[in-house]
Amino acid sequence: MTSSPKGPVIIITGTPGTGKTTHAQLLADESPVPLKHINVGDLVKEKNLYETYDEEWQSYTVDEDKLLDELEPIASAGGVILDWHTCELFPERWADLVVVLRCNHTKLWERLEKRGYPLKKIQENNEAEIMEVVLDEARSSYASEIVVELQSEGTEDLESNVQRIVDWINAWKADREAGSTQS
Ligand SMILES: Nc1ncnc2c1ncn2[C@@H]1O[C@H](COP(=O)(O)OP(=O)(O)OP(=O)(O)O)[C@@H](O)[C@H]1O
Repeated sequence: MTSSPKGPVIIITGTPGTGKTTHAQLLADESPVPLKHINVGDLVKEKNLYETYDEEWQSYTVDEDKLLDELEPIASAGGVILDWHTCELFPERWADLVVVLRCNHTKLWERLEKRGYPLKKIQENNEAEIMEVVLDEARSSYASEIVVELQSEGTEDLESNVQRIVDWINAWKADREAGSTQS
């Protein structure tokens, strides 16, 4: 009796404003296997998985142990998209695919300005995008073959990115089905 393969764990990361949630929502709709979209930032707020809230930076200091305890059963069950602006906290064993979204810093600035972020938060995030902070973090936290960098400037990027990830999921599924029939 082959166990039904649990779905993949896909991490979608990138500087705030690069399009993680937009991609995650569309991917959850288009995926050929059920994928639960976890917006980690929202989860931290909903479940109080933070130590403090910094008014000036409008950001939460996450309680990493509490967050990992909350996410462990979700990630172990598989079939999930983890949408967060950082990824080094997640154990390497969780991830089947790590998508790092990129956006040119001028466009990113416009997006963050539209959100009404304080100027210094826009500047900090913009600088992080220019310095490729999240990309470096992903590359140093996961095997290079599972880290993919995708541009997220316009809606055509969004559609082609999601299609690429759907193609990856289909290949992932075929691999597992082939593996399970051999066992
Ligand atoms: N590929 C894209 N083409 C056009 N607009 C995009 C694209 N990706 C994101 N956007 C727009 O940029 C804004 C930010 O997108 P989104 O909220 O998905 O970013 P995020 O990375 O999840 O941000 P955060 O980490 O702060 O939650 C939204 O207005 C969204 O519509």
